[in-house]
Amino acid sequence: MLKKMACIQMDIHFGQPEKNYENAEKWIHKASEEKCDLVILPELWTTGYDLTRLSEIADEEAKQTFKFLKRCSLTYQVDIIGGSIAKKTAQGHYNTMLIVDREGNFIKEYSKLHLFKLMDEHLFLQHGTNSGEFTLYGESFSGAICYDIRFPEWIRKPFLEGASALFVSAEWPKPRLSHWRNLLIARAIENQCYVIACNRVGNDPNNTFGGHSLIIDPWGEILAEGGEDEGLVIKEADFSLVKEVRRKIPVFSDRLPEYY
Ligand SMILES: NC(=O)CCC(=O)C(=O)O
Repeated sequence: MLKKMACIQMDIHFGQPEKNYENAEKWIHKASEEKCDLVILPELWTTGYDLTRLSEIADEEAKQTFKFLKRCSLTYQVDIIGGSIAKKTAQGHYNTMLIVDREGNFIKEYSKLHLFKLMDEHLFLQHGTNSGEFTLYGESFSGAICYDIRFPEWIRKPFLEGASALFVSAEWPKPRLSHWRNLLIARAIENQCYVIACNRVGNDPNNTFGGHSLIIDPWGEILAEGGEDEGLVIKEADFSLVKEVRRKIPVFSDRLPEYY
């Protein structure tokens, strides 16, 4: 099965959701003109890291964003990994990924598990509790949000159950771009899966973000990579390659978990 993937490597207006909805829609439209099947948005794309103003700008129960994603998926006929957004709930604020299919169906919601202290997340956000696993095209996939990719033992779980792609939304700063690239390549090789990873570009008051969104195949080869400007990073993923790689090097059946 061949599916055309697009990372929407966009800039984010700090704390200005309406401008960000408008920009995201522009790029979703462009991806549909390029006949992409699926698009993925970056982390916290509606607000950026404007964490001190979350009570004002976070999306109440993610209602506005879900409505937006549903409308865009139907209008532009694409499946959308809706990056992550700041979600306001009675229990606090979460950094939450939303996924909808091209018929506007809600597929999955998961909240970032590992909060990144270097960007003050632990002061303003609650961590999630569920897995990033979801099903699309009859395939099992998983989502991860930025810092989550540094935890291979958590990322591994859905791949032990047969997942074939990891979708990552990020606001990864430029000074650690080599970590971004190396961690994502390692996650692809060790899990013998596609990695489709979308990072934002531009600046906020505290950081410059690195872009370099990546589409990596199950051999760990980079199929497409963005630069440091806004734009789409597009490539087809052939999910039959996952089975081929796992047949050649049967890492999953060679595991000896009784020793781990
Ligand atoms: N937004 C994030 O989670 C950033 C993670 C990061 O920069 C890292 O080095 O890890």
